[in-house]
Amino acid sequence: MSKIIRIGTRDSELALWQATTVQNKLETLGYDTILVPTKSMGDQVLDKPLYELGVTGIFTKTLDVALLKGDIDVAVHSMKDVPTQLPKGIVQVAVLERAVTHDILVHKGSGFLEQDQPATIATGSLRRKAQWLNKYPDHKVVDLRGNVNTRLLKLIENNWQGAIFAQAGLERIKLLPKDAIQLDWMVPAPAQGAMLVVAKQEDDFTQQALAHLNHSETEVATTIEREFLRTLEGGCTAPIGALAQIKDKKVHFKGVVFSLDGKQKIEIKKEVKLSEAKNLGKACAEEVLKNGGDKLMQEIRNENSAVH
Ligand SMILES: NCc1[nH]cc(CCC(=O)O)c1CC(=O)O
Repeated sequence: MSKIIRIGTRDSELALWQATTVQNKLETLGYDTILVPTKSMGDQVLDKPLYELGVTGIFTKTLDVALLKGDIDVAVHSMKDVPTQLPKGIVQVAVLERAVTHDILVHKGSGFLEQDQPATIATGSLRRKAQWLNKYPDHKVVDLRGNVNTRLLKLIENNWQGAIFAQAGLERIKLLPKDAIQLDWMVPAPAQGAMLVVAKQEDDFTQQALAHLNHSETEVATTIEREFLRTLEGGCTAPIGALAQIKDKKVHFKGVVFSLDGKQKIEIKKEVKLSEAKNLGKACAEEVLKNGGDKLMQEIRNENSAVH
């Protein structure tokens, strides 16, 4: 094993934790590795909401370029940040075993939830905003950008009641407050809590090395969720959630699309045998499109392009 595997990653604390996890697993298998941290465009432009930047893959593009130029051998990503269509020449080589999938509310006292008082909640995610407003129509949702550490700091500095995070991210960097509230009613982003490793298509050595890290149940579940997203989205960012859970050789799937204001919601739930789950994501998305999702996605596209 003469080749050193160069592991590309963003330089946020969460990204570094994830890349180090991949590095440790490879080292345990006997591979030589080195970490190559890089700043992504998504980390540099912090003064605009993500969806206003008008491009998908803002967190992954810098690493894609480094990969294709030959500066790194693999890139480690939070899988939910990776566009469903990988760039030409880049392939998925491992999905690591998933952590907890759900979102949580970090707050400064949760009394406002029970008393149904007006409140301001921060999130940069269209999916979280729409679901929050669907459940709490009288609340205000404000935009919140930056890596996890930055967002926690902004919550402390601002006069908001709470902010929404993925539990997996806060756990990984050991910043999960004890009193954070699990939002088990909120459908997570497709592939939330999973890490994805990509490499160059022609790099057999690296692909073989990384294949050892793949967790097949997580791969199956995230593939279904991302197929659901890919079939619905048509290249735009929209409030879409999806979760596939595997239990007793069955896949339990839940997918949902909301209008941007959270008022409309089209949901699908399905349970199929694992052996029959191959096209589940696509089939569920097609059913959603038929049940009014088509019109809803068109409305979202129009509203998004009005912002740009
Ligand atoms: N969009 C940022 C992002 N990408 C992955 C995670 C956390 C880890 C994960 O969900 O896999 C986060 C932070 C968050 O959503 O709070």
